[in-house]
Amino acid sequence: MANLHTAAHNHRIRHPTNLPAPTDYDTSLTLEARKFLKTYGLTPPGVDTFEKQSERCLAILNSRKTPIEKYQYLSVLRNTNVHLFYRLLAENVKELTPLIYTPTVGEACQRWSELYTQPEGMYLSFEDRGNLHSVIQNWPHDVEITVVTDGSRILGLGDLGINGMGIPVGKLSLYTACAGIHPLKTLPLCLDLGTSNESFRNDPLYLGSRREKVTAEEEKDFLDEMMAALTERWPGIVIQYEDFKNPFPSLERYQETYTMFNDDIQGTGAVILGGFINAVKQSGVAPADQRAVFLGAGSAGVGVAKQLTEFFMKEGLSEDDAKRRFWLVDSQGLVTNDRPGKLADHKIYFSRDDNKGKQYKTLEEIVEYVKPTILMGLSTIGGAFTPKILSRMAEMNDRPVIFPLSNPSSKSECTFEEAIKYTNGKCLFASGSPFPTLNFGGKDLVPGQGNNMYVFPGIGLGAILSKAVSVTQNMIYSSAEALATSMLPTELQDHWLYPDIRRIREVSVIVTRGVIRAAQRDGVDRELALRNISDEELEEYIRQRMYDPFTEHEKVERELVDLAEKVMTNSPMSPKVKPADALGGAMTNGNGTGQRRSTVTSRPGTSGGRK
Ligand SMILES: NC(=O)C1=CN([C@@H]2O[C@H](COP(=O)(O)OP(=O)(O)OC[C@H]3O[C@@H](n4cnc5c(N)ncnc54)[C@H](O)[C@@H]3O)[C@@H](O)[C@H]2O)C=CC1
Ligand SMILES: CC(=O)C(=O)O
Ligand SMILES: [Mg+2]
Repeated sequence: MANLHTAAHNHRIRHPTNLPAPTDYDTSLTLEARKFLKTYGLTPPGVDTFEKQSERCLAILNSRKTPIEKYQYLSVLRNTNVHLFYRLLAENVKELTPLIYTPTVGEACQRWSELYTQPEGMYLSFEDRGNLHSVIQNWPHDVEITVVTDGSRILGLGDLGINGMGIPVGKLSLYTACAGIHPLKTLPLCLDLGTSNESFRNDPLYLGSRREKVTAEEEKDFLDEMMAALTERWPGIVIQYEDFKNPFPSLERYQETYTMFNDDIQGTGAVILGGFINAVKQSGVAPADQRAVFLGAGSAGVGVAKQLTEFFMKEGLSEDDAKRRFWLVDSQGLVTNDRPGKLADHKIYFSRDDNKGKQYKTLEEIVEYVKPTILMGLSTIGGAFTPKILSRMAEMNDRPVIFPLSNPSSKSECTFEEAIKYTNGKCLFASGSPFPTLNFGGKDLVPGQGNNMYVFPGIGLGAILSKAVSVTQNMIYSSAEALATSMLPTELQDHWLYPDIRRIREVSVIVTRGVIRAAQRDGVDRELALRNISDEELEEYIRQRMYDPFTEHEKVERELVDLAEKVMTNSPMSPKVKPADALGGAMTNGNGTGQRRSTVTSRPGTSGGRK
C-alpha cells in the first residue's frame, strides 16, 4: 500500500515535505479519491466539475477590485492548484494575460517585497558565490528551462533588485500556458547582485541585500559560475536572460557555449520582425525606401534594429544600405559618430555620420530631419510620441508604422487611441502592452501586441525538443518568419499584424517547428530523429510533447483508477468492486451522469492543425 501510495504521486505536484501535494486538495476529486489520498475531510464535502471551479474562480477574480489584487489571487491559485490555474488561463488567455504579465506584473515587481507571501522561485545571492552549485541543489525538481534576471532593468521601471522576481515567474507562466512546458520543469531565477535603487536599499521591507550593485567584472565572474552550475545540475537546460540593464556582454560570452538566449535583444527583435514583415506588406513601401526612427537605443532598440537589418538584407539590400535605414535616438538625442563623449559599444553599429555636424536632440526635430516611415518606441518614456509627432507621421505617410513598445502601459510612447486619433486611423500599430479594441469610423479596430511573448515560448521549446547545443541567430530569425506565417487569412484581411492571442498555443507550435528546423540546418540539434519527419509530423510531435492542464488532470484521475484496481485486486475485503465504483466515478464528470469530461477537446486554441 505504501508503494502504491508513493506511485500515486508520480504525476502530481509533490510537496517537498511529503505532505499531500497541493493538487491533492482539488475540489473536483471524488470522495473515494480523497480517502485514498488521505485528504478526505480536509476539503469541503461537495465535488466540483471544472466548469463549477472555473465559475467560482472567475467570480472571485471579478470581485477583486484592482489588477494587483487579481494578480495576487491568481498567484495563490497557481501555487495551490496549478492545473486549475492553467486550465483557467487556457480558456481566458486574452483576459488573464494582462493580469499575470505586463502591465500588472510591473506593479507586482515594484511591490514584491511589500506583498511577499510565498516562495515562487530561486534566489541566488552574490554572497553565495563559490557555493552556487550547492545552493542550486536545493531546487527540488528537474528543470528544462530557466528565466533569469538580476532585476536591474525591469520593464521600463528601472532597477528593482530582487523585486524583479515577478518577471521570471510571469515569463515562465507564459512558457507553460503558451508552449506547454510542464510547470514543474521551469525555474524562475532571480540574482541578488545588489541594487542601484536607493529607496529599496533603505526600505525596511525590502527582501534583498542592501549592497550597491556589484561591478561588471564581479557580475561576469558570478554569471560564469552560475552558468556552469546550472548546466552541471541539468545538462541541456535552456537559459533565458531577461531584463538585465546591460545584457550585451553576457550574450556575447555565453551564446555559443551554452543553450541560452537573451529575450530582450533577440526575442524582441524576432517578435517585432514578425509583425513588421506583415506591416511592410500592408504599407506597400519597399525596403529601400523605409526610414526607421527608433526612440531608445538600448538592448531592445538595438536588438530590433539588427533583426530588421537582416530582413532588409534578405530582401536584397547590401548590409550598408540596410543599416542606413535606421536612425537611433537615445536620451542624448540622435546617435551620431561625432557626438561628444564615448558611444556605448552596442550603439556604434547604427551610429550616423550624415548629420553634417548638427546634433539633433528632440524627437520632433529628428522626425523632421529623417521623415520616417517607421516610428519605434523602446525608450521607457511614456507619451513620447506626442500628438504633433503622430500627426506629422500621418502627413508624411499613407500607412505610417507606429510601434510604441515600451512596457508597462504607463511607459508606452503613446496609447492606441492616441495613435488612431492623431493619424486619422492610418497607422499600422503594435504596442508592447495590451490596449483595448477601439471603435473608429464605425469599425472596431484591434491593436496588435508586439510583445516577445509571441516568440520566446517557441524559441525555448524548440531548443528543448531539438536538444540544441546553442541557440543560433538562424533559430531566432526563423521564429520571426514562422510567426509571420502563422497568421490566418481572416487576420490578414482585417489588417492585423499579429495573430489573435487566443491562438497562442497553436502559434507557438508553428514557431517551435521553425526554430527546430533552423537548429537542424545549423547542425546544433542533438535529437536527430526529428530530422527525418515531415513538417506535419513534427508539428504533431510538438503538440504531443506539450503539457496540457486538461489532460494532466485526467492523467491524475486515470492513475487513481489504476491504483484502485490494484488495491481491489490485492484486497481480500472487496474483490468484487469495480475500480470506477471504488472511486465513486473519478473518471466521470463528477455530476453523477457517468459521462467523461469533454474539456480536453473543446477548449480554445489547442485544436490540431492550423485553421
Ligand atoms: N515589447 C516588447 O516585447 C519589449 C519591450 N521592451 C521595453 O523596451 C523598453 C526599453 O528596454 P531596453 O532596451 O532593454 O532598456 P535599455 O535601458 O537598454 O534602453 C533604454 C533606451 O532608452 C533611451 N532613453 C531613455 N530616456 C530617453 C529619452 N528621454 N529620450 C530618448 N531615449 C531615451 C536610453 O538612452 C536607452 O538607449 C522597456 O520599457 C522595456 O519594457 C523591452 C523588451 C521587449
Ligand atoms: C516584454 C519584455 O521583455 C520587457 O518589456 O522587458
Ligand atoms: Mg524583458
